[in-house]
Amino acid sequence: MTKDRTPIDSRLENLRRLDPDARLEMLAQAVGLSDADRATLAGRDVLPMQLADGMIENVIGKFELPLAVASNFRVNGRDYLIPMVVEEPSVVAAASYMAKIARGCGGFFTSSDQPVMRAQVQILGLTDPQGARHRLLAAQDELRQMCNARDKVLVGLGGGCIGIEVHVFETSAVGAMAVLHILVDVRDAMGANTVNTMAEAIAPRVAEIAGGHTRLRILSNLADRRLARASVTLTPQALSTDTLDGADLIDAMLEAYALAQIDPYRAATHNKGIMNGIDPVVVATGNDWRAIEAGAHAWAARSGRYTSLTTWERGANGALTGTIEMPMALGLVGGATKTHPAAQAALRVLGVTSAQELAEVTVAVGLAQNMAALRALASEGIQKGHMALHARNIAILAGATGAQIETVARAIAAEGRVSVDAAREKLAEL
Ligand SMILES: CC(C)(COP(=O)([O-])OP(=O)([O-])OC[C@H]1O[C@@H](n2cnc3c(N)ncnc32)[C@H](O)[C@@H]1OP(=O)([O-])[O-])[C@@H](O)C(=O)NCCC(=O)NCCSC(=O)C[C@@](C)(O)CC(=O)[O-]
Ligand SMILES: NC(=O)C1=CN([C@@H]2O[C@H](COP(=O)(O)OP(=O)(O)OC[C@H]3O[C@@H](n4cnc5c(N)ncnc54)[C@H](OP(=O)(O)O)[C@@H]3O)[C@@H](O)[C@H]2O)C=CC1
Repeated sequence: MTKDRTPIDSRLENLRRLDPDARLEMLAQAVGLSDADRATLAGRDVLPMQLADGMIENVIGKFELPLAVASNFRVNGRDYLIPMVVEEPSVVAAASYMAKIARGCGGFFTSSDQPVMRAQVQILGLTDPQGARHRLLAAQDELRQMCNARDKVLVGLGGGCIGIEVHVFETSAVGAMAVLHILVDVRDAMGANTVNTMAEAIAPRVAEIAGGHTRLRILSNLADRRLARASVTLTPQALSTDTLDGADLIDAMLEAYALAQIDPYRAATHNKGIMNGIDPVVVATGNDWRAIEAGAHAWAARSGRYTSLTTWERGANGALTGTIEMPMALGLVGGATKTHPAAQAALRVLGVTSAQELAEVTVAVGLAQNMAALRALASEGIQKGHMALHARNIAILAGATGAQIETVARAIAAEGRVSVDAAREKLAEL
C-alpha cells in the first residue's frame, strides 16, 4: 500500500546518545524535513491558542507530552521512522530495539482491508422484523445512493457506501429490533463523521421501509471490515545475545504467549503492551485513540472470550513468527489530523501516503512492542530495562537537574533501587 517516495534509512545509529536538538537534526536530514516542520516538532509554537480553542470546548491551555521517534523500522522492504507521543519510559526504546532485530530478518510485512467503516441505524417498533430485514435488503441500491448523495467528495475519491447488512435481535426490554449497517469506504478519513452523516440522512427512509421507528444512528467502533495485519519472522540467531540462547528464548516466549491466549487476566496486559506501541503513533498523527482502543478490545473479545491480539508460533528452522490482525481506523484527513500542525509534521516524518499505509505501519509497531515485552518477560523480566529508563523520571522527582539526572538514574538503576528515596540519597552524595 505504498506509493513511490524517496527511500530513507531508518537505522539512525547513535540517535539515542544525542540531545533532543541533535536528534531532530539527524531526523531532519534523514527524512528531508522543512524548516517549518522542524520548528513544529521542536515544540516551538506548535499549537497556537486560537487553534487549540477551536478544537475542543472550554479550552484553558495546552498540555504537552514528549514526542520521540522510533528508529530501525522496515516494513514491506521500506524504512520508516515512527513518531510516537507517549508518557511511559522504555516504550520507544523497546520498539526501536525490536525493529533493529527484525530488520536483520527482513523486517515486518503487512497488508490491510479497504478502509470500510460501519454505521448502525437501530429500528424499533417492528411487527415483522424478518420481513423488515428483507424489505431493507431489497432497497439496498436506493439506500446506498441516498448515502452517497451526502458525500460527493468521498465518492469522487473512489469511496462511498458499498453495501448494507441487516441484523435482527429479539430483546426482553424493547421487543424486536432490526439494525441496519451501512458499509462505507471512507478512503483516507477515519470516517466517523462521514458515516454518521450518512446514517442520519437515511434514517427516515429506513424507518419507512422497515415499518418502525429509528433510534440510534451512529458508527460502530468495531471496525471489523477495516483490519490491518503485520507479521515478522525472527531466527534464533537474531534473538541470541551474549547471555541468551535464541532457541531457548523462543521456547520461553512461546510459553509466555500461551497464557495470553487462554487467560483474559494475562491477555489484558499483553494487549496493553501492544497498545503501548499503537497509541503513541495514533496520538502523534492526531488520530482518535479512544476509537482505536475500543476497536482493539472489542475485536480481542469477538469470540466471546477476551484473548490476545497477536499470535506467536514456531515456524521453519525453529524461527519465531509473530502476527497481528486488528481493526485500525486511522485517517490522514479529518478530525485533528489536519488541524494539529504537529500531527501533519508527524505524518510527513512517517511519509505515508494513504490511511491504509498508516494503519499497516501502526500495527507493525504494535507487533514490535508485543515482541519486546514478551522477550523481556520471558528472559530477564520487565523491570531491568523498564526501570532503568524509568529511573530518569525518578531522579527528576527527587530533584535532580541537568547532568545529575543521568548520574542519579544510572546509580539507582545499577543498585536495583529505583525509588525516590534512593535517588535523594544519591543526590545528597553528589
Ligand atoms: C528497554 C530495553 C530496550 C533495553 O534493552 P537493552 O538490552 O538494555 O538495550 P541495548 O542498550 O542493548 O540497546 C539495544 C537497542 O535498543 C534500543 N534502545 C535501548 N535503549 C535505548 C534508549 N535509551 N533510547 C533509545 N533506544 C534505545 C536501541 O535501538 C538499541 O540499539 P542501538 O541503537 O544502541 O544500536 C529492553 O529492556 C526492552 O525492550 N524491554 C521491554 C520494555 C517494554 O516492553 N516496555 C513497555 C513498558 S512495560 C508495559 O507497560 C507493558 C507490559 C510489559 O506489561 C506488557 C506485557 O506484559 O506484555
Ligand atoms: N465513535 C467515534 O469514534 C466517533 C468519532 N468521531 C470523530 O470523528 C472524527 C473523524 O471523522 P471523519 O469522518 O474522518 O472526519 P471529517 O468529517 O473531518 O473528514 C472526512 C471528510 O473529509 C473529506 N475528504 C477529503 N479528502 C479525503 C480523502 N482523501 N479521503 C476521505 N475523505 C476525504 C470527505 O468529504 P467532505 O470534504 O465532503 O467533508 C470526508 O467526508 C474524529 O475527530 C473522531 O474523533 C465523531 C463521532 C463518533
